[in-house]
Amino acid sequence: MIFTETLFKNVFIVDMQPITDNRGWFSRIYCKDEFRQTGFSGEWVQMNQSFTASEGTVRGMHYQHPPYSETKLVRCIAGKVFDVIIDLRESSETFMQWFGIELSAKNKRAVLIPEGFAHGFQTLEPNCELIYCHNEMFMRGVEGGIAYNDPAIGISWPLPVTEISERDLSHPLLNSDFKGIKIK
Ligand SMILES: Cc1cn([C@H]2C[C@H](O)[C@@H](COP(=O)(O)OP(=O)(O)O[C@H]3O[C@@H](C)C(=O)[C@@H](O)[C@H]3O)O2)c(=O)[nH]c1=O
Repeated sequence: MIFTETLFKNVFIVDMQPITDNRGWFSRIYCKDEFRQTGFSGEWVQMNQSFTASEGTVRGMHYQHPPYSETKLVRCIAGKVFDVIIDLRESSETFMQWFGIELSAKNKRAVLIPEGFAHGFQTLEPNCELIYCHNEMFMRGVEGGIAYNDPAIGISWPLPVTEISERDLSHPLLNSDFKGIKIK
């Protein structure tokens, strides 16, 4: 795998190095030893998969409150999405900045998102599937959310939003009281 650190400290784009033969290809998508170079040495305790039918759908922007902040490894295995993260780490040099990248079944890229980030995506095609690895369990009541259109962040979504959950429409807007997330 090839790890490329983004402008955000500890956020990595992970590219596969598939080994091809007459049958197709084979590739690692996670290796404890290789991932050490990113600084991540945790353990995946949950894997999730989502399917999104319509192009233009937004899911996000989600995080878990401390002490349940989580690292996520996100990969698109069908279709194409614009994947977005927001740096919520208190005292980070890139605090409140966002970053977006196209993930698709075709480019086979993944993003390693450390604790202290909100995550979301918009589908750029119908019938998109994502898989997630998490190093913390999902817990109701510890979920935090940031509005996909919060002017304090100003994410430029590539398409008009066609579908979004009630929950994602109800995230409160950030105000000056928000000082970020303390990570472990
Ligand atoms: C995230 C999650 C949801 N659920 C349940 C709650 C709800 O009934 C149903 C759908 O949940 P949501 O509406 O929160 O699904 P969704 O909006 O797709 O949530 C996901 O969004 C992306 C952007 C992420 O980063 C993920 O970590 C996750 O937060 O599944 C679980 O049982 N376990 C989980 O880990």
